[in-house]
Amino acid sequence: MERKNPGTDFRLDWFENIQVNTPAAERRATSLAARRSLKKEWQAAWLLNAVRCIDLTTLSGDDTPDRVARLCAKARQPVDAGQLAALGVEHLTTGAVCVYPTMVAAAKRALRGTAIPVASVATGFPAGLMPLDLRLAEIRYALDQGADEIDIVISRALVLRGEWAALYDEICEMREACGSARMKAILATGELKTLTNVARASHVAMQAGADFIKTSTGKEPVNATLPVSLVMLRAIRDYRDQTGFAVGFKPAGGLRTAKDALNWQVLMAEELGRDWLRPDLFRIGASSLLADIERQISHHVTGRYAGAHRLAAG
Ligand SMILES: O=C[C@H](O)COP(=O)(O)O
Repeated sequence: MERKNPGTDFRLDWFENIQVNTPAAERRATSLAARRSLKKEWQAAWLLNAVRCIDLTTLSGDDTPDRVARLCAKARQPVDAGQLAALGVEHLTTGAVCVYPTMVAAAKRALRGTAIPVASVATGFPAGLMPLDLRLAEIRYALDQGADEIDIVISRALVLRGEWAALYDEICEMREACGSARMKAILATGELKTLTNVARASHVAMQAGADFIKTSTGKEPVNATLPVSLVMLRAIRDYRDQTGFAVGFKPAGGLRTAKDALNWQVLMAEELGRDWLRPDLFRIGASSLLADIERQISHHVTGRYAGAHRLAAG
């Protein structure tokens, strides 16, 4: 995967005056969900688009190579071939598979012969509370195992203390360690206290060269929300205006329903435009979302809901 964002010098002046109006962001997010009126016939197409943007994820303490292999089989064929054909689509895979570093080799094996990238979390996921040299070594280990993309976690303490230059330097080192691999920076927004911090951390990560900014690890008490996503998308828009570079967005954690997949895509389309709704600029990090999307697609095609046993686990 080629890099898309070369980053910039550290530019505090580009974000130090940002103050997010939280009630306004919340109102905007609420009105979005309420105003959504996607025509039924378009919903299946939007759901298929969500599937091609999913980073199909397993990040559990009891992960095994066998579980990862099953996940990869699902990534290769996320939707029943007959139903896909009924919708006029020949071939569909998820955007990537996302695993722990020690599972990368198993994922690469299981995805051989496909173009599906393997993303690895790294840098002491989920908390990031490890010495920097070990966090960087973990990136190199994951790449050595064959990872195509690296999902790093940022140091929340640097955000909470407002140490923006130190945060920038740290992410630059991670960017360097990632080499040509796509780097997604997880902000862990549920631990950043304010939306203003979310906006500023988004800018720092992009200036340091993140190719994607990602909301959450899935392990924080609060993970992806629409208001947080709105703030991150506006930061992406500002950065595009400031530099001309398009940075991707990855909401992750707690997205479980087809309705979530639609809501986030509508938000993307309204804030950044439909051009952003493709796997090199939009990913959804999710472990169980696919099951509900399959259910809704099946309903769209057959007119009824399939029994749970007919839908493979994600
Ligand atoms: O990056 C992906 C998240 O860890 C997945 O979270 P989830 O299990 O809530 O879908």
